[in-house]
Amino acid sequence: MARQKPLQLYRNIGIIAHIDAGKTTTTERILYYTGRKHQIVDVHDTKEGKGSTTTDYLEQERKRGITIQSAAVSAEWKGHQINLIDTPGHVDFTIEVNRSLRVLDGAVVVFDGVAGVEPQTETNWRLADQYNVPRLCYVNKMDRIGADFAHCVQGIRERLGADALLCQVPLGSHDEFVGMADLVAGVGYLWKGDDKDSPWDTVPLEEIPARVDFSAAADRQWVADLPRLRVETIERALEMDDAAFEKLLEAGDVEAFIRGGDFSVELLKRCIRKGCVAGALVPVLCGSSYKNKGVQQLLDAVVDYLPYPGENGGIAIVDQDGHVTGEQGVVDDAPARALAFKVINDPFGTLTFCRVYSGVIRKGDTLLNVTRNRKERIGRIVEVQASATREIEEVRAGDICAFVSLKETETGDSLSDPAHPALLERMRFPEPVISVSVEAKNRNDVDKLSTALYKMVKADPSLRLEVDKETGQTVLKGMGELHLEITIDRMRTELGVDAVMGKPRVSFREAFGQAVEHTYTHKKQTGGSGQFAEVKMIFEPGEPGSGVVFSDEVVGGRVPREYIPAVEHAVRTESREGQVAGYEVVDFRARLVDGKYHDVDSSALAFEIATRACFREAHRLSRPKLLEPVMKLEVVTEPAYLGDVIGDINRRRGTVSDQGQRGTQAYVQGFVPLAEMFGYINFLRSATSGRGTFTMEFDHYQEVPAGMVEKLMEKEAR
Ligand SMILES: Nc1nc2c(ncn2[C@@H]2O[C@H](COP(=O)(O)OP(=O)(O)OP(=O)(O)O)[C@@H](O)[C@H]2O)c(=O)[nH]1
Repeated sequence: MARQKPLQLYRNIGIIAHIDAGKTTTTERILYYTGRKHQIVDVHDTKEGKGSTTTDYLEQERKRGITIQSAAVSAEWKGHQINLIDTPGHVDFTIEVNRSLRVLDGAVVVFDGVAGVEPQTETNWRLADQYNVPRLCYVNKMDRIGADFAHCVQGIRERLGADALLCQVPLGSHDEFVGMADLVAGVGYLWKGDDKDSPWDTVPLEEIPARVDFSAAADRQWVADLPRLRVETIERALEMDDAAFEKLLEAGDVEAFIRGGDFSVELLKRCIRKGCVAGALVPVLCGSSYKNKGVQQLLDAVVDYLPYPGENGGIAIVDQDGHVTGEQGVVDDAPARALAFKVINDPFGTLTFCRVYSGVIRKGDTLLNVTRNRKERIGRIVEVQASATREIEEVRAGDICAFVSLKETETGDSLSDPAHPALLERMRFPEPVISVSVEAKNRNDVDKLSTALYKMVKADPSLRLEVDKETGQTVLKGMGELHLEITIDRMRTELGVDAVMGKPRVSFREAFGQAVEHTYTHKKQTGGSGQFAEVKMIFEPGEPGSGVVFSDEVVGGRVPREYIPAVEHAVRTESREGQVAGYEVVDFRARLVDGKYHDVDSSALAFEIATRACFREAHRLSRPKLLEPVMKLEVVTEPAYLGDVIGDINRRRGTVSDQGQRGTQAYVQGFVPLAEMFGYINFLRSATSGRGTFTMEFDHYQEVPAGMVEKLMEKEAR
């Protein structure tokens, strides 16, 4: 079957926000205005047994609709299909945002008009930069007391470094927030009420001063500035298109250009779209989702300015080492290729959410999971929708869908037509920085626990599962205390397995302190045949994030080629346990420069043993370092408590990088070692009479100061 709706009419977007900025409210309003709302209510009604005339089977399908909705929903707006992919706000889930961004074509960044740019918005903004995702900024909550559009726009420009293009300006704020000026269309919208279906008057820009009157001087100033702001917006937008800009230059200025007849709102929109898709500028909108103002205009902007699938390029094709080898565009007429970006377990099986980049995938097809080199048969395919699940026969380039009960595929994996395999660039996942031991609450649940943990890890690539060699305990690693707690909680609610966690521990690392050249000879004579191998190696510390790099620099066959893989393998496995305290050794270069062998007694095993010993001794000789994760912290509190909070950061071996005032609240930002941050919430509550809040996320690894190593290790052992 051919494509029914042209690709140009699709938008795969995410809503990005700091917690409480209003993502949920905005999404709900979007679903309401796109006509999906009553269907969601249907789902809840049936869940509670009201008015259900469906069979059990359908009942289950409806419940599954709710699961799907937690990952993505689709809505129709003016003939366009908008797929909204979920991106949670909490810092411990940067990973979720990360994996969604990989498959998004555009994003709406929601700001709280009072708080302005908040830390998580900043983090997610940088991620969106990494993935080149075009964005719109929506300044929400303009009806709140203290809402300050200017402050928010300034934050977008200065803290996020974005070229913010004012497309809308609020008319009034707080309880006088009555409408907005649309600088693109050159009109104002004045709402007649706060209800969802309240109509509005559309008036020419020039009439606005006569229609509104505000008590706040700042609000009056915005109205007075409207003509100037519109000119600025038009000028900046036309710069995005050479032909349009030339015409503007010919005309002399914006007013003459408009009078001259070459100007149209459509032309302006095309220029803004061009700039937005290229990431050169970011349109700024405003509204109050809660008071039902601005959401329809936001939807218009999504359609007008954010790219359709493939408009902004496709996805990189990489080799096994992650080096880019090509690009996969979004095309129908090509071998099938898709990327899995989310896996959810629900009581009816596994749902694997995929973004299709090229070709068509049909029910019953067999694809290759290129990441794992395993065949995967496509059973049922479900469409992402806000209402009950709808099975579909096929999905095509640009689509987002869920495959039911895939066996092999994990988040980040590539699926391809087996005849044309390609590895699509996966998301970059941060390394876990914290670990806890996990045990089944009930002794009979031991087996169930390991299956459940396996499922959780499969669905969330920022989790790791390990077995502690010394204690034999199962260890779960993640991004933060909350991340691990929520994982354990989800295991209970989603998979029915109760588990208890041990004390959280920091994931330390180790590094070479300096370059070392070292030779090790392994020689053993036991009766008949012996073992012999000698390696001479140079170990050098590398840049943070450079990983383990091995190079074979042996000349003249002094170590036969067939033994080189054994040497590399030994370096990699031995580096999992360093000589300071048994933590993974990271970021170094291992150069095999010379060696000796024996015709009869040498073997891969002998070289492996020699290399392992060489590594251990060299690491010890290099004055090895212990590295600890350092977190970026932001605390927001009433100004009276700021001094105590800063004093405490210093006591925790932290440093303050910035402090200041936002509205009535004071904030401080800094860096603090994770090892000092357990239970921070309790400190903050008592120090600020329960009024302070904080966000924290991993920033970098840093050497533990010499005097602290033993102290920390003692603390760990307890
Ligand atoms: N005054 C006002 N309140 C709003 C507005 N939008 C959302 N809120 C309120 O702000 C709070 C947080 O809104 P949510 O929509 O749940 O925010 P969220 O970003 O989804 O929050 P998380 O799900 O926790 O990340 C709720 O109490 C909302 O009612 C708005 O436009 N004006």
